[in-house]
Amino acid sequence: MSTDLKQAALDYHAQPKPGKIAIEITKPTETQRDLALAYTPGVAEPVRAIHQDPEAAYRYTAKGNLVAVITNGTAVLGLGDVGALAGKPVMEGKVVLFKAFAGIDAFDIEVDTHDPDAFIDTVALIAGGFGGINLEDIAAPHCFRIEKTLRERLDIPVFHDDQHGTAVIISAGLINAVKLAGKHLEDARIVCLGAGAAGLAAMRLLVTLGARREHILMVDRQGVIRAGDESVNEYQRAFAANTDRRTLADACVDADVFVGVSGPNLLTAEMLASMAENPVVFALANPDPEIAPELAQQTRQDVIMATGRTDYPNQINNVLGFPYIFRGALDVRARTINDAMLTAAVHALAALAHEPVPAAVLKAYDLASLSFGRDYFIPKPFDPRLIDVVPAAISQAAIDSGVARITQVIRP
Ligand SMILES: NC(=O)C1=CN([C@@H]2O[C@H](COP(=O)(O)OP(=O)(O)OC[C@H]3O[C@@H](n4cnc5c(N)ncnc54)[C@H](OP(=O)(O)O)[C@@H]3O)[C@@H](O)[C@H]2O)C=CC1
Ligand SMILES: CC(=O)C(=O)O
Ligand SMILES: [Mg+2]
Repeated sequence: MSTDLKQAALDYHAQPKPGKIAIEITKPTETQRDLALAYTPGVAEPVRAIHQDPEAAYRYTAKGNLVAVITNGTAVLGLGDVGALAGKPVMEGKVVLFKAFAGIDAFDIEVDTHDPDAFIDTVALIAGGFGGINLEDIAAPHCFRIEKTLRERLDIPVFHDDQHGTAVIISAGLINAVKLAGKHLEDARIVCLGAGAAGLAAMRLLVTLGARREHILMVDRQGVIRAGDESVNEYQRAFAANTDRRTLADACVDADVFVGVSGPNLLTAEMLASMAENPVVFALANPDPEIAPELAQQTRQDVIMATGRTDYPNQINNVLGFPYIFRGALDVRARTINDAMLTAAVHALAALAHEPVPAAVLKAYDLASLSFGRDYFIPKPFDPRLIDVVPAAISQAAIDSGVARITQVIRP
């Protein structure tokens, strides 16, 4: 990142008010009567209604359109365990995106603990006031137990964005990128660098979409995750491969796809050079990808490339997922976000990239034209059609799979 952009980012966060969010009041608060309604004595009436019937909270409070963005700061972007407070700018950023792209109100909550049980209890105890819980930037492997336990304890959607949001966008992008490469997902040999939250969830979803588990090599700091390897954790075991390839360099030879959800500058030019023709490279570590797009292009003219960043073509980033997935879930008061809903989002996003691009997108990105191809195989975050297409697919999948509380969309 240039020094200019770094300073601009600090100024953006500091001026004119510190931070990126504030609270908005939705009711009149001008007169004695307004106060008597908003506060005591009037407020006692919705209290009594909710005491009698907790579902009334959707009618009388902000719950139905309110999401908690919760972190412990252990895997903030690709910056690692920077702590709960240092994660706050990212959490405020997610709150901004919930509101800007999907009209969802969100609070950021930073829970300062490394103890997964303390974290789970904290979230479970505050969850009732929210319509959904978006877990963010919680490192593997704790993130898996945290999400599973909270899903069992709560009757609102609990969604670890780095797992499932990322998995949805990777899958949508890969369906299209593999086609552009003239290949099929079922045949593609996939290397995934980073066997944590994003990597494991993405590979699991890709397998449900047709990728072959035996074609996937997962790689972490120890190298290729191999059957019989003692250091493999229970979540990685399903992807432990029977192979004599040991290093990332070994894994990349003749691979069709590289998915990086690890850290900066880990894929070398030599590794990329050893991949099969039309290599698909999703270098998704933030803010610095596994290989710089400039180096990738210099190395291979046939590379089909995406990053997680806004300033390059093909942004594979969960910003395309969580606002719309929650919108669709909240609209039908879904109890959870299940695989059917994730799959619906994948197909909606992949299909949208084939449609003509609206003028609003060209304007936002200062482009004269854009159409499906190597430089555009995933919709842009500023695409105004996303809010129509993705939530509708999610709501319908929630209704069809029986997890919606209401079967007619009510947008709070
Ligand atoms: N574009 C997008 O939308 C998204 C991008 N990401 C990016 O993906 C990365 C991982 O995020 P997440 O899965 O949530 O984090 P996790 O901490 O859950 O997982 C990170 C994984 O990457 C591995 N890893 C880290 N550094 C290296 C390295 N030098 N060599 C090999 N493996 C390494 C870790 O291994 P170990 O446990 O041994 O450290 C771990 O398995 C981040 O950079 C993040 O920004 C994440 C979500 C969304
Ligand atoms: C985009 C995102 O959620 C991450 O990099 O962690
Ligand atoms: Mg994240």
